Amino acid sequence: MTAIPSFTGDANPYGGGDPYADYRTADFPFTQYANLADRQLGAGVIAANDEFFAQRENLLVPERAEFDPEHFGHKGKIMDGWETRRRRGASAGHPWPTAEDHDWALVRLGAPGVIRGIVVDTAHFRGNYPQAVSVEGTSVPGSPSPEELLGDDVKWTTLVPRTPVGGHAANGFSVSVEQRFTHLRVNQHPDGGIARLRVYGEVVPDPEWLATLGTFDVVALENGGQAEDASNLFYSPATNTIQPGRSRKMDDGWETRRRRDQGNDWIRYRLAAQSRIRAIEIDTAYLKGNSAGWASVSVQDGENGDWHEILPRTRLQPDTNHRFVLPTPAVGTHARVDIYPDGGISRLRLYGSLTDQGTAALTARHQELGG
Ligand SMILES: NC(=O)NC(NC(N)=O)C(=O)[O-]
Repeated sequence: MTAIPSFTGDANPYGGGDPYADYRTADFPFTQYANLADRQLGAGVIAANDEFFAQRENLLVPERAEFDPEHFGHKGKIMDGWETRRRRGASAGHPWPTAEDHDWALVRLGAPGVIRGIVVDTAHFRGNYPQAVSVEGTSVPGSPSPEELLGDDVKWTTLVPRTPVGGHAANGFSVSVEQRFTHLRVNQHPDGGIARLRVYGEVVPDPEWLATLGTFDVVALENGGQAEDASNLFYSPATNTIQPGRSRKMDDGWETRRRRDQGNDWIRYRLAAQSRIRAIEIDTAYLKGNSAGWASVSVQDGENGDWHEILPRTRLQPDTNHRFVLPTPAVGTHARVDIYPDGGISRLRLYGSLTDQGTAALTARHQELGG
């Protein structure tokens, strides 16, 4: 497994200028996966034991944390993160918190899945970040309340053991627990502030839910689709094309750099499981002077299967949703969209159903992962 740099200790007090000038971060080997704690997927920080200085919901804000050195409120410095009060011991003789004292926040993942990496970002928490953090996961079906999640009957699995972290730093942790999780518990030991939380992993949908739906978008991130690879990600990620809902601005979609050759750009996807595709949507919303000029879609059945074109190279209009009904359903486990010559699309939808083989494979994986 790729060694990940760990950060510890204080950051220097803010001395003016760009607050990110001394920010500590690294390239993490798991960021090609989707963020399962993405609000766009429906994630939420549903409870915390304390949020005296700054609200828990800031953890999942998609934009990076900001810092205004002049911004103070009635309780102290306004911080862009989740920050708890300073803990005190029980007496003058022991004014310090105990080793067991810690603060916690409960996070509902937007889509249940297997977690490959977590980033606990302490941006701007220079002298008030947690001394250590730990992260646990559980799988509870339905929509449990915080009280239910805090019940003694809930089994929590350690994803990140209690580990010292650094201030004003992206503290990254690889996770290798082959289980499907629905909720996390993020612990600060003994107290402090965390700016952002990112939870990278693979969505593992509920096969019973998909079977009930019958026809659905088999490449959608929330249904277990995954953007595996792409020709270029210069302006925005390929995963954007399989996010829920329509894009609301240009960088909600996928946009490549301008090509200066005779080639074309593309994205390769893994579907929820082997599927039978009957209809396609390609949306170029908010891509106007840089919309893809043409697009084609192909499918592959099995990672070593041949590619078959199911939508021939077709002219696209800028800022338009295009719908195509396939003359005959197409079966595959992977799909690829080719755009010509470059530019972008905002969304790709592949409507169909799982084949019996696909349903069996997904059911087996769901069971293997403790679903
Ligand atoms: N300067 C501070 O940030 N102090 C306190 N935090 C806030 N947000 O005011 C603290 O206790 O860490």
